[in-house]
Amino acid sequence: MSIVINKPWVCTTTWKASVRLFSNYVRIVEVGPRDGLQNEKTLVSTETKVELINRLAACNVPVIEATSFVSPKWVPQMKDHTEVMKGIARHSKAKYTALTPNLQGFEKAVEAGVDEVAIFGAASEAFSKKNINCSIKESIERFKPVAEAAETLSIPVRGYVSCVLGCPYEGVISPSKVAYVTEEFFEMGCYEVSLGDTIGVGTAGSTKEMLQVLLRSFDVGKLALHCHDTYGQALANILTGLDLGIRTVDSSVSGLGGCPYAKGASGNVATEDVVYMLNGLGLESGVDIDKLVEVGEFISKVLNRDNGSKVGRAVSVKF
Ligand SMILES: CC(C)(COP(=O)([O-])OP(=O)([O-])OC[C@H]1O[C@@H](n2cnc3c(N)ncnc32)[C@H](O)[C@@H]1OP(=O)([O-])[O-])[C@@H](O)C(=O)NCCC(=O)NCCSC(=O)C[C@@](C)(O)CC(=O)[O-]
Repeated sequence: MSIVINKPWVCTTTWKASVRLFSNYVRIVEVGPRDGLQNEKTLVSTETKVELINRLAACNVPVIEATSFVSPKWVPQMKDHTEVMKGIARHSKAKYTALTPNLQGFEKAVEAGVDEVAIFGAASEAFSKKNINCSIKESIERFKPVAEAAETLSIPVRGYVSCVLGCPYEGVISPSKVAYVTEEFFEMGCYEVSLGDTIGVGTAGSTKEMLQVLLRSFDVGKLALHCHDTYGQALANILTGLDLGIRTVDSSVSGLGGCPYAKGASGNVATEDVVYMLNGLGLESGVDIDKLVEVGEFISKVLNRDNGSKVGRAVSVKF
């Protein structure tokens, strides 16, 4: 089978081999409206959130994490979750998801009309305590009823594991801890587990090592990468994952965000930068990069912040 690579100057022999082995399609999970906006110091209006989500859907982004049904005492930025979900003009091809830390959040999310939900744990005990106020084991017990309720309603559940390459409180995290939580999530019925480099400390080397351990036990098609770009390594780490067969990548338009419980962590890798890299590799995401750059400019202006996407900045100066 011959593969058409539209940018031959980036297509190495390794790439040709990996593209042949794995699908040409990479699914983008846009987390900007949730992971991005949960970290904004000033509250973003519901109208802006809804407009951002609608604009992202118009770029053909297949999955949009729209909000989270967490405690407003913990993350007040997401307290308008129901209004956001109900305000969206549903795009027929987009799926709208939300974080649900417990049954209380799950029930509200279902009522608000989410297509799927995500539970979120951590490979680090300290981070688990700071983020969701319980140990890893307790969190798994708390997620089980969410997964059961979701199964009854045929709502897909995604699992997040935070701190897969390092923790702001514990430092280096061993891949076996990541594998433990991942396994629990799959046993609970998660269709996919997203591996979060929450503070962006990972490198291509540590990403490869961690993934190689996980791939001994789990199907690559059920794993996603969620890389923050604090140390500027996110694209390299994603490329490493793609080479190993990862085909779902989380990202955030204009690199919005951070994590309220990981001080100093910068936003996710920018969606524009990921799509640009995928285009250069001849991999398809279906996302309209020109429209996406406009969305990145739009939200950066509204939030009065620098556009965190290098591609976005480079293209915008040409406008
Ligand atoms: C998990 C809890 C709720 C435990 O928080 P808790 O305080 O231990 O919970 P609780 O059960 O004792 O309840 C305390 C109060 O919160 C209320 N409550 C309880 N649950 C809910 C709910 N769902 N919705 C609304 N209210 C809720 C509950 O009703 C009660 O209200 P009160 O009686 O005091 O008036 C809390 O710690 C929490 O909400 N944490 C969320 C933190 C968060 O959102 N972090 C950011 C997202 S994770 C992330 O960004 C990482 C990720 C996913 O992107 C991947 C990566 O980058 O690594």
